[in-house]
Amino acid sequence: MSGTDMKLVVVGAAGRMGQTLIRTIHAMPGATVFAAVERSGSAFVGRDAGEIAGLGPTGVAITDKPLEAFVEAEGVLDFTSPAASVEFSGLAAQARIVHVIGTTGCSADDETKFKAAARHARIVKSGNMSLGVNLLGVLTEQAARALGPESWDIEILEMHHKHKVDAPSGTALLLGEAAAKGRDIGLAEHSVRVRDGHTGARVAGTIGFATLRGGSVIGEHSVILAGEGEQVTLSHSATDRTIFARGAVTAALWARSQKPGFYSMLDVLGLS
Ligand SMILES: NC(=O)C1=CN([C@@H]2O[C@H](COP(=O)(O)OP(=O)(O)OC[C@H]3O[C@@H](n4cnc5c(N)ncnc54)[C@H](OP(=O)(O)O)[C@@H]3O)[C@@H](O)[C@H]2O)C=CC1
Ligand SMILES: O=C(O)C1=N[C@H](C(=O)O)C[C@H](O)C1
Repeated sequence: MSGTDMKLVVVGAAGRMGQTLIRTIHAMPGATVFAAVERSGSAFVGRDAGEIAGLGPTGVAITDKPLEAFVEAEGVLDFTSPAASVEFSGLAAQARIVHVIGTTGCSADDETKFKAAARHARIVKSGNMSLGVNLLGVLTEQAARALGPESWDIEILEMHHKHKVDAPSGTALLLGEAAAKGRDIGLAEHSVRVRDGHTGARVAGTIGFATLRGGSVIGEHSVILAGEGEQVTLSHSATDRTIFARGAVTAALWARSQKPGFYSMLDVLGLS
C-alpha cells in the first residue's frame, strides 16, 4: 500500500460482490481496503474481511458501524440492497466522500434520494460496472437509431443465477434505456416487462423484456433486433464477477477528483 492509495470501504463485504471487491482491490494498484461493513447482527461482524474473501488475514475486521468508517475513508463500494444503498448514500453525503452504487432493483423514490445525496457525495451508479456492457449500451443505442420501429422489434433477454432477487436485471434496464434513447422515446411508456396468456399481437415500437433464472449464471444479456426475414443480436456474457469489481474501483478512482454530483459508468469510461 502507498500513502496515496484511495481508502475504500466495502459495504456488504461478505456478499458475492463484496468478497470479489475485497480480492480485486487487493490486486489493483491505487486503492486499499480501509474498512469492511456488514449489517448489525450479521455473523460476519468481527471476522477478518480478507479471510472471508479467501485471501487470508488482512487485518481488516468487518464492522457494523458504517459512519465511523466513512468519515475516515475516501470512498464506498456498495453492492447490497436498495434500502441499504439509500442509507449508505446519506452517510456518504455526511462524510463528503465517493459512493459507487452497483445495487440494482432500486425504485424511482430511491433514485430521488440518491440524487439528493449527490449534492454532497460524488455518486457513480450503474446497473452494470463492466466495460463490455457499457460498450454494448452504446452499440444498442446506435442500432436502435439505425433500425426503426416500423420494421424492427427490440427484445431484451437476460439470464442470472438462482439467488438474484430483482427482475428485469439492472443491465437489462440499462440496455432498454439505451434502445429507448436511440429511438428518442421514453422506456417507461414503451416497455413490456411481462407476457403471459392471450397477449394479443406485439405492439410496434415497444421494447420487450424476458427474464431467466437458474444455477450459477453470472450474467447473460442479449438485445435482439428482429426484422422481416433477418435478426441482429448484440450480446454480452459475464464469466467472472471481477469485471464488475474492477469497474467499481475504476469508478471510485475517477470520482475522487470530481465535484459532488450524480454520475454513470458512461461518464467514467468517457462513453457519454
Ligand atoms: N452493477 C453491477 O455491475 C452489479 C450489480 N450487482 C448487484 O449488487 C447487489 C448485490 O449482489 P450480490 O453480491 O450478488 O448479493 P449478495 O446477497 O451476495 O450480497 C449482498 C450483501 O450485502 C449485505 N447487506 C444487505 N444489507 C446491508 C446493510 N444494511 N448493511 C450492510 N450490509 C448489508 C448482505 O448481507 P445479508 O446477507 O445479511 O443481507 C450481503 O452480504 C444486487 O443488487 C446485484 O444485482 C451485482 C453484480 C454486478
Ligand atoms: O445480481 C447479479 O448477479 C448481477 N446484477 C446486475 C444486474 O442486475 O444487471 C449486473 C450483473 O448482471 C450481475
